Amino acid sequence: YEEEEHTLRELRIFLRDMCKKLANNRLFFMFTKPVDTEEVPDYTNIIKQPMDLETMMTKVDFHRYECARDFLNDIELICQNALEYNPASKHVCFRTSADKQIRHRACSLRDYAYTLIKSEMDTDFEEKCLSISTKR
Ligand SMILES: Cc1noc(C)c1-c1cc(NS(=O)(=O)c2ccccc2)cc(C(=O)O)c1
Repeated sequence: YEEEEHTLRELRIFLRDMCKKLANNRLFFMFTKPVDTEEVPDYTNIIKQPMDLETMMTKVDFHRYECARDFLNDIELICQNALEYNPASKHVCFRTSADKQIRHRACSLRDYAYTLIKSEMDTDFEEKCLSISTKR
């Protein structure tokens, strides 16, 4: 059991480092905080499960992630929300403006997070986390 706690502690240290790396990349600035409903009043009408990197950092501290897959699911949520709220289908004038840029950045965030985790995490470490996660 002590061994499991040690593994989850290592995972939290790793995921905090991932959060920091993503949040420090100025490309992803608009994903670092919850979307401000003052700035974007209709946001919560469209997006039912908001997510951002600061919230993810808090979730790490609250032991809400037991494996990298759960962490990547929230990255995926940030990306899907941005694509959903800023769709390509909006009136033609938005196609070339901030909407297009945020869609590109959302996709870069997802690809960058997957690549970073794949390159920095041992597969057997993730398997250990998954086995703990499924047992609990
Ligand atoms: C994210 C997001 N999803 O839909 C939209 C639309 C955005 C989004 C929201 C904001 N303004 S904000 O006050 O909610 C904010 C500022 C700084 C960090 C996080 C949020 C700015 C931008 C932008 O492109 O600069 C984009």
